[in-house]
Amino acid sequence: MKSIRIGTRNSPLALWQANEAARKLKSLGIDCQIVPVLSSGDKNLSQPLYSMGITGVFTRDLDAALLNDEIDIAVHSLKDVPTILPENISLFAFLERDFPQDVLVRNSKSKAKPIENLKVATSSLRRRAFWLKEFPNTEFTDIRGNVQTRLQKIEDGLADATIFSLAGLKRLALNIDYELLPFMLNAASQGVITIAGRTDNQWISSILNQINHEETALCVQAEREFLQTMEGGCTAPIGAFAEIENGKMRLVGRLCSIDGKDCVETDETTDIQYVAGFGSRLAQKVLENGGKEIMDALRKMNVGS
Ligand SMILES: NCc1[nH]cc(CCC(=O)O)c1CC(=O)O
Repeated sequence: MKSIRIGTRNSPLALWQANEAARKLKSLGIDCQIVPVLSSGDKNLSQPLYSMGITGVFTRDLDAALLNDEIDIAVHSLKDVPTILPENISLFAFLERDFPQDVLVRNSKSKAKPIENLKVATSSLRRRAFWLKEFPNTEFTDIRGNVQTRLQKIEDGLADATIFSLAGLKRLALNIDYELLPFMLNAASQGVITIAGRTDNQWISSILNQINHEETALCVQAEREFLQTMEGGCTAPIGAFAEIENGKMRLVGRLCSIDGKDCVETDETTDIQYVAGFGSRLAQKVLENGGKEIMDALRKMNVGS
């Protein structure tokens, strides 16, 4: 049987995730190889990306490589995958979620500072708004780059602390101190690795089906439904977390204004046989209970979109 070409971005986190997918495939006796994919500037496509319906900044190069038949599958952090996929791209597998949480990492000088006095480096609207809900007087600064770069930047004094996805930290096996933040709510799909393929590729679809984690798939379906119904194409401070226990799914969703002053939250449980539509139903409730005004204000500020 032919070997599966696994496309991935080139960062240490992306490569770890691609290797995790490779380990799963190898355990089925399937041969595979990792193919780091260059950025879109380097590619020769017959059609421009936008005409192929490709949007996500983190995923578009891999979408293009899939459609160009340079790779057979693409491994992504699901959190970075837009809720609307390009034509002929499908998410065929979701790996079991390990850590959905956000965590705080301080630089060595700020270990003893009261949490409400920390200057925090994060460019995430969600992390800023949810943090402000708890600690309204916090000062923030933007930060970009991979995990190692960000750690260096706070150590160099850019800010006292920064916020990471725990899943990302664990995958990189960095031995650093972190604090869980129980007042934060994760982004939809945080901590979940997904594997995409071409929708018309049955060979790949049937293989990936064997490594799909059913419960995780159901949870992220609800979280992404919630996100999609809330946003309608605009980037907003939205969190969503679903979990399954004893045949029931609990979904917690939250929308906040940019300053964290206005938040609408929902928290409901349903039997898993009724999961289809659950996420959008809860999002609809949030919109009807003050969420619509928050979203309108966000759109006026031109956030995201
Ligand atoms: N947008 C960045 C991003 N996308 C996925 C991860 C980590 C893995 C995950 O949370 O699924 C991160 C880093 C972070 O948020 O700290």
